[in-house]
Amino acid sequence: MAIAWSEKTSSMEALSLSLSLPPPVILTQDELKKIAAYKAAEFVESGMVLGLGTGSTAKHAVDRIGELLRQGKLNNIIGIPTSKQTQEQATSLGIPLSDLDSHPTIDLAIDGADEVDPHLNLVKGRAGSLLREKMVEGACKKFVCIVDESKLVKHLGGSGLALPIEVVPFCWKFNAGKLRNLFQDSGCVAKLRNECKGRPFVTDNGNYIVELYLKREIGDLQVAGDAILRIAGVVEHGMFLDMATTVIVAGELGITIKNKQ
Ligand SMILES: O=C(CO)[C@H](O)[C@H](O)COP(=O)(O)O
Repeated sequence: MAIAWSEKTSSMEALSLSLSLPPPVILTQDELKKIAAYKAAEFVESGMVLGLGTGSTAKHAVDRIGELLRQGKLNNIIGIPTSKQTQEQATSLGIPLSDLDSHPTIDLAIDGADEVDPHLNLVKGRAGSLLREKMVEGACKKFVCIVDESKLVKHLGGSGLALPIEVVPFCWKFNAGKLRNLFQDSGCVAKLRNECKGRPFVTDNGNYIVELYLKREIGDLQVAGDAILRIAGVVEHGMFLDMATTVIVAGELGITIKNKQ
């Protein structure tokens, strides 16, 4: 459902833009991310246990939740962060935090994505937090994904960005080879994600990320995901299949809210 200008205006208010100004013609990608994040914060109610996502879009949502708590518009929130980075941000904002051990059921999680397909399947993990994100978002009653419209793809892998796979560091090249072989029909190239100067990127869990670049569409996503997870030493993959209950897309023409059928 495309939401018209009035809906977009209310998000603009949330961004504290003056209504007396004419609407800006072009919004930056970060402004669109912020609009989606602020809209998602409207789903938050006092007393909720909240999954707090990771990345530049989720960061806006966490900021907004912190602001609403400070203003007394929300209270009694418990946040479950999906990364050390989000944990630090939420702590600095005074959001009370806990974990899945103490709160195995989460009311609502809000997080970004790298790709969203027409069935609301996602690719996540460019910030490297896919394992904790999948654990937290897999434990929530409602998962609201927030994106700007550039993240919409016809099929997963369609943006040309890599599909991230978290692997144990032990013999990662061996596993990168296994992953490449699994997707050889899709023209797969497998590369280790580097932090800088050839130093591997290390996840919050002490693992590496192998990035799969696929030239052709993956057939059955569930079958592909299961095959990836059967490789010993693979910890998790970045496809979030059938997990998002709602996707909020902010674009130049307004906000679109897509709900799982
Ligand atoms: O999955 C993620 C982190 O692991 C992020 O949510 C995803 O990469 C989107 O990031 P951004 O909001 O910065 O575009």
